[in-house]
Amino acid sequence: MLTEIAILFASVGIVAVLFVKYKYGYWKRRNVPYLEPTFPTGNNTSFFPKGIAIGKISDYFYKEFKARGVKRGGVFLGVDPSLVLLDPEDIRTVLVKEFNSFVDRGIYGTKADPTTVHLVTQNGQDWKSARVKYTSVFTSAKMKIMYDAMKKTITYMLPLLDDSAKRNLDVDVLDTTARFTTDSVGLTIFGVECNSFKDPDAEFRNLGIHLLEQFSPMDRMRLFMVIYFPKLAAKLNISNIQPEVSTKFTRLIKDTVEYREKNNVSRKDFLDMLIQLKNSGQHITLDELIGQTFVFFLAGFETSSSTTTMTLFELAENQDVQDRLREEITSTFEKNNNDLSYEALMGMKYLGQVIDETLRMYPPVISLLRVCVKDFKFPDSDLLIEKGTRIIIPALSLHRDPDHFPDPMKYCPDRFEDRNKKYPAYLPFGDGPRNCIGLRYGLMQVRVGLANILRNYKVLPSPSTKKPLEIDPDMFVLRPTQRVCLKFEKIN
Ligand code: HEM
Repeated sequence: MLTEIAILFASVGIVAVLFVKYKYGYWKRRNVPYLEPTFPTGNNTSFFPKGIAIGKISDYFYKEFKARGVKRGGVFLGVDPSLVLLDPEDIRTVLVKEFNSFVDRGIYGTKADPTTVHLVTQNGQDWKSARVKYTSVFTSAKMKIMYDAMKKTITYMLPLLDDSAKRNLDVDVLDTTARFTTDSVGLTIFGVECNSFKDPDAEFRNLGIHLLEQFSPMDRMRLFMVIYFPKLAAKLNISNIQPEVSTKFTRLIKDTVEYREKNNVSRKDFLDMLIQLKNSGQHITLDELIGQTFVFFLAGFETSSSTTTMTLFELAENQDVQDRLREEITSTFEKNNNDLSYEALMGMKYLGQVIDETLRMYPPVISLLRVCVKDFKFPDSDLLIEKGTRIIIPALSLHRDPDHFPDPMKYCPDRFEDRNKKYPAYLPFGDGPRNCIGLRYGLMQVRVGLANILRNYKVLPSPSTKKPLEIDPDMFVLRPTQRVCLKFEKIN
């Protein structure tokens, strides 16, 4: 009996090894330059990633293939093949021209947890219908409606900056700006005062911290499964969101929707627009509302706080840029009787250039992803990209490639002086029909934050922040490995 069991195990082992070997031969069989993988992570160096997609590892892929002088290269995530694109023309083909062959993003979601099913993770027709529905929530007219609430939340931040300036204390900028964006998202999306500055235990801020920074060993195991064995994870209904986060968020949304519907409460926020969509005959279930508001919450606070933080960091290092920007901000406030309208805020040209330059050096979404949904061939190649192949577009690497942006580590907003010029290798919001739906909202939030901070404070480096900043290799969004601390000096 023991011998039979041993033979069984050995046979299963041999079949598994042969299967993995066969899978890892995929790019070699197709004569595509590739990086040698190792089981079980393939070419990913991060065994337990902190998030739902790949991040800085795509920069390593880019540099390896660039050094070999090729424009497409094969890698493996787990045992599944992915094609890395380096050429902006190829990238445009995938994102824009031949979008119908690359509709999906291939990021995991499971109906077992509604917080994981939303625009970022939806596929095919589900994504198309959702995208049409939710586009109406992000128009300029809707942004104007939310602008006043956003302006109000920035004032919550100023007492903390005043106090730190008075006592010459370091400000942890990422945490501080995340409190602002959490308050702003809370009020504009859910109509909730989050009190992230007044209350150190504010529920929404804690949810944000938990979501991006706190992973138990069990959470890491789940993420491991989802990233490297997504099909098995889906069969087992494994969620990639920490269970405490999804339970709390689901309860918050359910309670708010029920309260509003019961008491006929209407506010000028996203949730209200979504409830109106739901009641206007559009088919929106409560689970769908939970998923979409969850992604608006996550994307709404993290990307904008990261962009504001990295801008302040660079402005502290580049005082000439900071002075020039402050001149524009101060004169715009003066021309508008110290109360900026939405148009005046969005009309500041140099502020736009500064944000564009930050998004070039520090794009919050490090790599873009697509999945081939129909067999495809690039016009200049016989290589058949098979349905199911994942496409990796290393945005951070393109933004820092001297062939596309000379002297790439120099912070130089003048690169974006000509506002009509197109930059094929510049992808901070992605491109094509599946680009960032929240672009206007995100830019408005970053502009509100920077205009109000720089009008009131001079920002200076702090000796406690080590330079250059390193990017956390395990995160799927751009996060420095250390806290970004700066000094703030009050301007009278
Ligand atoms: C500075 C701020 C932001 C940046 C840099 C940013 C960047 C991005 C990028 C690079 C993508 C992927 C695009 C692609 O694959 O082609 C994306 C997608 C997305 N973003 Fe943003 N984002 C920002 C703010 C926001 C905000 C504020 C929201 C919502 C309130 C949001 C919601 C989304 C959603 C839902 C998607 C998925 C769209 C789809 O697949 O249809 N983003 N974002």
